[in-house]
Amino acid sequence: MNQLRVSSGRVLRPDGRVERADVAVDRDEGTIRAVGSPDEVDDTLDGAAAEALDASGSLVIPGLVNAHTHVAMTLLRGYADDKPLDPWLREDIWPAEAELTPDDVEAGAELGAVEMIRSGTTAFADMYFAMDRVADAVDRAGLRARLGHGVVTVGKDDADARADVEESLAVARELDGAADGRIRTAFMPHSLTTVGEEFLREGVAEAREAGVPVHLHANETTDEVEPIVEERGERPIAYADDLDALGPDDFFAHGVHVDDSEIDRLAAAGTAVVHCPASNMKLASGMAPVQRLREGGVTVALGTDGAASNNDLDLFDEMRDAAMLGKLAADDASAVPAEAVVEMATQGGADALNLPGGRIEEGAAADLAVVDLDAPHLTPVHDPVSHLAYAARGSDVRHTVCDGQVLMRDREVLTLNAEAVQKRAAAAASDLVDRVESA
Ligand SMILES: CSC[C@H]1O[C@@H](n2cnc3c(O)ncnc32)[C@H](O)[C@@H]1O
Ligand SMILES: [Zn+2]
Repeated sequence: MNQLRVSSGRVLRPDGRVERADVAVDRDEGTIRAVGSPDEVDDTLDGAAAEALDASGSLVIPGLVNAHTHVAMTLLRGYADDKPLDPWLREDIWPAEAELTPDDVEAGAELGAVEMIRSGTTAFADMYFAMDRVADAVDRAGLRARLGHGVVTVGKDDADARADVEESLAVARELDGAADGRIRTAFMPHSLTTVGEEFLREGVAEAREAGVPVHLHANETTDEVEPIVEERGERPIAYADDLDALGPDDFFAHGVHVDDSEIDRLAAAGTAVVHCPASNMKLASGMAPVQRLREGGVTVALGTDGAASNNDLDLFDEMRDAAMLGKLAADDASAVPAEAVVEMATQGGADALNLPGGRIEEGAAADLAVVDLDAPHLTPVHDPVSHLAYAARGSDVRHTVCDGQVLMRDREVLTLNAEAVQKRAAAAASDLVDRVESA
C-alpha cells in the first residue's frame, strides 16, 4: 500500500479537541487510515514503509475550504478598490472581464491555486468563465473543487441569454467527476437580479434533472434585495424557493441582508450560506447575521470571494474577519467564537459544497494542512484553536495534502512551479490592463 504518515503533531479532531497523534494516510484511496498514538499508527501501517511529513511543533488541521470565490480574479487583485459592489462591477470589473481570454483565466486560476495551497486551502467553489481552463488548473494543482460557469442574462438578447444558461448546464454536466473525481460542478446563475426569471426557472429545472446543485450570490446588498421585494412582494430567499432553487445541496454566497423568515426558510431547506466577511466589509455591503444564521440551524461556510474584493485568498484572514465582524454584527463579544469560525472554514465548507474532507478522522478524505506553531506571533500556545482563528496566517502553513497527495512540503509547492505561475500571471495581468485601456 502507498502510505503517508504525518507524525509528531497535535491534531484538531472533528469535535474541536486537540490531541497529540500521528495520522496515517492511504494514498491509493486518498483517505485517512488511522489517527492515534505512534504505536497505534504503526499497527495500521503493518511494517510497510510510508512517506513521512514532520508535524512536530505543529497543528494538523483539516484542509481549509474556500466555499465561494472567482479564482481567476487574482489577475484583478488591486485593479479597482474602494467602491461599492454595483459601480465596482459595472465601471471596473465587468469591462476588464470582457477582455479576459481563456489563457488569462488559466493563468489566474493557477496563481490562485498556488496561493490557496500555500495557505492550507485544499478545496474551493468557483464561479467564473472558461471553466475548462480552471478545471485544468485544479487538476494540475491537485486541489478539490466545485466549479460552475457563471450566468448573467441582464443586458443580453434572448439568444445570448439562453446560450449562457446552456453553457452553465453543459459545463456542469461535462466537468462533473473530472480530475479523478476531485472536481464536482454546479449550475451557477450569478444572482437573482442579474439573471431573468424565465432563465432561472428553466436553468434550475434542468440542473435538478442533471442532479447538480445551484450556487448563486444572494442578499449581498440592499440594492439587490429592494428591487426583488418591490417587484415581487416577496424577499429574495422566498423568490429562490419559488424558483425551486433552495435545496439541501444548494449553497448561496453572502446572505448579508436576510431577515428571520429567510433564515428559517434556509434552515428548513438545508441550503447553506457562504459568509464572505472581507468582501462584505471592503465593498461596504453590510454585516451578515452569522450568529443568528448558525443559531437558526443554517450551515455556514466561509469564502474569500474574488481576490479583487478581498484582496487575497487566505482563509486564515477570513476566519479572523468572520469572528470579529460576527461580534460586531451581534453586538456581543461572545458571538461567533474561535471554534465556530474554524468549524465554518472546515466542516462547514465541506458540508456546504458537499465535497469530501473537512474532518480528520478515520475514513475521511485525506485533505489536511500542517500549521507551524513555532513562531513569535503564535507564542505561547494557551489554546491552538484560538490561534487558528485569531493569530495564525496562511504563511504559517508548512505542508498541504489533498486526496492523499502532498501538494506542499516544507513550504515548497510540489504540484505547480510557483515561480513560473507567478511570472505568467503577472504578464497576463499587465497585458489585460493594456487591452482594457485601449478598448
Ligand atoms: C458571472 S461569473 C461571476 C461574476 O461575479 C462577479 N463578482 C465578483 N465578486 C462579486 C460579488 O461580491 N458580488 C457579485 N458579483 C461578484 C465577477 O466579477 C464575475 O463577473
Ligand atoms: Zn462572488
